[in-house]
Amino acid sequence: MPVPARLAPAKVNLGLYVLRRRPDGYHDLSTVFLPLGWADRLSGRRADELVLTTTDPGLPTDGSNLVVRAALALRQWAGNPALGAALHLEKRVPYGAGLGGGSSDAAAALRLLTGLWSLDVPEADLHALALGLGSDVPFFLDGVPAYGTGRGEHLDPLLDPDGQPYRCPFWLVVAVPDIHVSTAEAFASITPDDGSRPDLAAAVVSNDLVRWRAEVTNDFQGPVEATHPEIRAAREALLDAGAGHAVLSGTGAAVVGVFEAEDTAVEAAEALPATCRVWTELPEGE
Ligand SMILES: C[C@@](CO)(OP(=O)(O)O)[C@H](O)COP(=O)(O)OP(=O)(O)OC[C@H]1O[C@@H](n2ccc(N)nc2=O)[C@H](O)[C@@H]1O
Ligand SMILES: Nc1ncnc2c1ncn2[C@@H]1O[C@H](COP(=O)(O)OP(=O)(O)O)[C@@H](O)[C@H]1O
Repeated sequence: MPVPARLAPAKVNLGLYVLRRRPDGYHDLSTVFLPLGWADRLSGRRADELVLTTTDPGLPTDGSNLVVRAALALRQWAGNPALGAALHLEKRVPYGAGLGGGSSDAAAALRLLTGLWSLDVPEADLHALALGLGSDVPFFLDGVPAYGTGRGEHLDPLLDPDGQPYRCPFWLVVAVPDIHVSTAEAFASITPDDGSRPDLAAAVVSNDLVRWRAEVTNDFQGPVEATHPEIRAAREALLDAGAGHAVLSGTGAAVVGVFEAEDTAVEAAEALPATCRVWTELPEGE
């Protein structure tokens, strides 16, 4: 039975605090995940073997690709090594950029193959499989705005003060300088801060840009920009062009500029250095 292709959206982190290093080597975080309309697309059909093709010649298609890793993990869960699929990934989101594209592909593969292989996987098992693939992967199983803690896998839907799912009212311009930041190295380069940190979820849903500037911050931004001045330049270009706020996403190199007006956002996107990939996210409903 054919299953529909799945979009694998990117995310930005609206704020990211690194609270403490854990005995297992990971760090406890506090972050707000916001899905974007910028997305990869994963399609697939049943086949005798497990094969991945992709539009991006720079990406491996072997067991190091998160799509293949997801498929192998699900096949192992099912206990049926005969399960096969021909998968095709249209890669559109820059990777290794703090946008979680690879993690999102992995979550899309878990969902797509659950359908394709007609597996009845409890959500808790799917969540555990996702976390086994990466700290960011559980968020992408549902991909709705969420407040993340733990490694990022404890997820609470982000709700506005009326208890409704949060809708970001701003224009977001995402600038991705052509630089790769290693996630593991970025974690190794910072000192966690477990002190009294602001309530990030409350800060975001306030939609108060004064508060966003003070509280919707990213602990990686200082150290990462010190090593990569091109990232600071992109963020400052967004601010110079009129962003009410601009902040690093994840461990970078993507930065997100927050705009109250469409024309300022469009002009800012056009003014970014030609070396940046750029995405403009409309407020929901626009
Ligand atoms: C920092 C974040 C924020 O959303 O995003 P990116 O910048 O990668 O997009 C994520 O926590 C990244 O998640 P993900 O990319 O899935 O990381 P993983 O594969 O689980 O871990 C890669 C490495 O990062 C470090 N790591 C990751 C997550 C975490 N909570 N603590 C850590 O210390 C560990 O050194 C780990 O070996
Ligand atoms: N399907 C995939 N798409 C993108 N990257 C992948 C994929 N599979 C494995 N990777 C590897 O995972 C790394 C992290 O990718 P990604 O999740 O997009 O970035 P980030 O963790 O910075 O948000 C990439 O640098 C790449 O080496």
